[in-house]
Amino acid sequence: MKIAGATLNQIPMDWAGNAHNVLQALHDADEMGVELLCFPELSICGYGCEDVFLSEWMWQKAFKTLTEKILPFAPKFAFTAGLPVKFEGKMYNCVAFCKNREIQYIIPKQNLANDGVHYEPRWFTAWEVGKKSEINIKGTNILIGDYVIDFEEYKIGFEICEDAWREDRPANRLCKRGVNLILNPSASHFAIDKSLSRQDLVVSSSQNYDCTYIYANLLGNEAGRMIYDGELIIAKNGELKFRNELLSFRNYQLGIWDTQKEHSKIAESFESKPNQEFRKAVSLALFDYLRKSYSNGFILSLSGGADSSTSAVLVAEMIRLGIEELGLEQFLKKINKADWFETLKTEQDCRKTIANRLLTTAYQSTENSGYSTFESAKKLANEIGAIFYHWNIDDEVKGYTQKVSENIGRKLNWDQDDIALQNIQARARSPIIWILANIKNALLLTTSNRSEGSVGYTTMDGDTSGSIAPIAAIDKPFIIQWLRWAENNLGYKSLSYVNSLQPTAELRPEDQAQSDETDLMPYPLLQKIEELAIRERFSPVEIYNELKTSWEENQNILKPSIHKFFKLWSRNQWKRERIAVSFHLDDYNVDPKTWCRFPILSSSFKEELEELEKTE
Ligand SMILES: Nc1ncnc2c1ncn2[C@@H]1O[C@H](COP(=O)(O)OP(=O)(O)OC[C@H]2O[C@@H]([n+]3cccc(C(=O)O)c3)[C@H](O)[C@@H]2O)[C@@H](O)[C@H]1O
Ligand SMILES: Nc1ncnc2c1ncn2[C@@H]1O[C@H](COP(=O)(O)OP(=O)(O)OP(=O)(O)O)[C@@H](O)[C@H]1O
Ligand SMILES: NC(=O)CC[C@H](N)C(=O)O
Repeated sequence: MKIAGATLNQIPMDWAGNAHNVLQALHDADEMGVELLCFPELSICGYGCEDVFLSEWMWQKAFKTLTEKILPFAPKFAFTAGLPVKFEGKMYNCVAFCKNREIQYIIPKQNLANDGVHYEPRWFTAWEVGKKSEINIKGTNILIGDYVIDFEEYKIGFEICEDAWREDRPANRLCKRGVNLILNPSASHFAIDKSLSRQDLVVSSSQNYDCTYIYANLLGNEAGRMIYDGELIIAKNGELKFRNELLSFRNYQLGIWDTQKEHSKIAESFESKPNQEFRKAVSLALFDYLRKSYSNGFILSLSGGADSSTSAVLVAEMIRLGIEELGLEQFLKKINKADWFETLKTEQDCRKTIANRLLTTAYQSTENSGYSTFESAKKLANEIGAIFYHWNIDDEVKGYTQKVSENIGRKLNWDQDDIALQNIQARARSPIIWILANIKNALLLTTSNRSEGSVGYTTMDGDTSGSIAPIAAIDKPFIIQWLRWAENNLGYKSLSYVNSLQPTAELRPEDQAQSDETDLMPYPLLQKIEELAIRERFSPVEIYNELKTSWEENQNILKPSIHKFFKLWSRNQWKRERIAVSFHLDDYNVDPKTWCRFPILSSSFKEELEELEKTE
């Protein structure tokens, strides 16, 4: 028998599009003789519907989509699809088990995801273990609850995503009820290196519960922030039987395993490659964001420094990976540019032409900009094929500062007005670059990274200004090493320029030799403190105790750096509240709309920092 999982790239409440993807996957599976197929969690409506889950009409629409738009046109074999269902006044996150074009069972989730980026209890109620009932929806009675399902030689049980990540999980009980096949429809967000833990979970579950385990995750940037890897994993009795290529640019993928071919080749295990994962995940996230927002491309203020160069390379990689996987015609169709195909199809390598149409960059110099950053920006834009403009913004900066000087009765100067004079340069770059975004109806990329976000080392409405922030969830040390890797492994020779530069805002006069690390602290230390403070939730003293041995030679900067981090972290929560839409990439991030909430006004760790000062 052929059993399968399918991954889907859905859009919240795109009823027709989502149903279309489901039906296409079902028909492909039918052609290949599949008899049972598991789709991901909440696959009919999308996982990221947010507070729309609270609306009465929404779950009914999802039900209607399944019963009227999918089932009448579906093959007759068994499949499972995810949707919300309201029962006895409460909303449940459910899976519908369908066969012969009918819903035979509805199985609700027992453990809701409520950590990190997940907020499920806001919308759903957890189903009581063992509760079995019946629901009448539009005149049809359907079994709802903690059922196991007889299917051919299998007894099927369900774990819906988070269900499997808990110690007290359904599988503990399902195996005692004779279940030998567990289906896991998931919406498990991407984080670098996380796929290995999913594989371990599936393989060890199949061993511990003496069963076949099918895991199907959502795919792509579904709703803006979260990216799904699109895993399809099948394991039996501790052996990995199938796993697919992750982070696909397709609308759906199938993962099929023939149970008769017991001893067929065991699937390749997942190998952790953080640089590749980062490259693929952000490229896919940009691709989905571009096409789902019907935008015409990206605009980027390209300084030649690490952050904006990374953003430019990621757009180029989006084009490369998209064409490699989909082919030119499909790639263009998916980004709503099918009309480009006729002229591009004869080009030997049309990637540069596409980059020229999709990515517009501008170097916006001031009197404090260096020639090396200009060279770095220009060379990279040329290598990628992006449009590259260069203009000087000193007139705009002078216009603003002169007006203020005339009114306050003194000239602004670096001794008294350092922050104001820095920020006006960053801010003067924003209105002009937005003109390009508006002319083209394109997305303005903002280049903040997580290290800058933590300490607010960025000018509000200056370099923070933009539509999306593709690298806001990753730290600066990662970016610096990634660019070196990209130079050597992705063939961007021009990155040798940026890879020889020291990170600098270039906002102060050259003789002040500004660098990020002298303004802040060494980036590796900032990263370590951030990890302990934010991910591990340590206090200032706990961080000091943790680091004082490993940072022994830097004792003189350790305490002041911890102090500085907590002060800047607290003062700049309001900036993080206003960060452009960003993708979740690492196992934690500082975006208050996904992973990390913190008060906008607080004591700024006053007593905790006093304690730090007293600590030996
Ligand atoms: N709690 C609160 N809620 C709401 N607003 C609050 C606030 N506290 C201060 N503010 C406001 O924030 C303002 C200060 O914020 P802001 O104007 O952004 O400026 P600020 O954070 O003081 O300075 C920007 C820093 O970022 C650095 N920077 C800027 C640009 C680029 C780069 C680079 O790496 O390339 C680095 C620059 O060197 C400087 O150290 C205050 O004037 C006040 O209006
Ligand atoms: N001369 C410039 N021309 C165009 N954009 C600039 C210029 N200087 C700064 N910017 C914009 O401001 C952003 C913030 O600057 P920041 O210094 O943090 O990043 P970076 O220059 O890309 O990298 P690095 O910090 O490693 O120098 C840049 O990424 C870029 O978008
Ligand atoms: N949708 C879910 O239940 C996801 C939760 C789970 N902890 C994961 O990250 O995969």
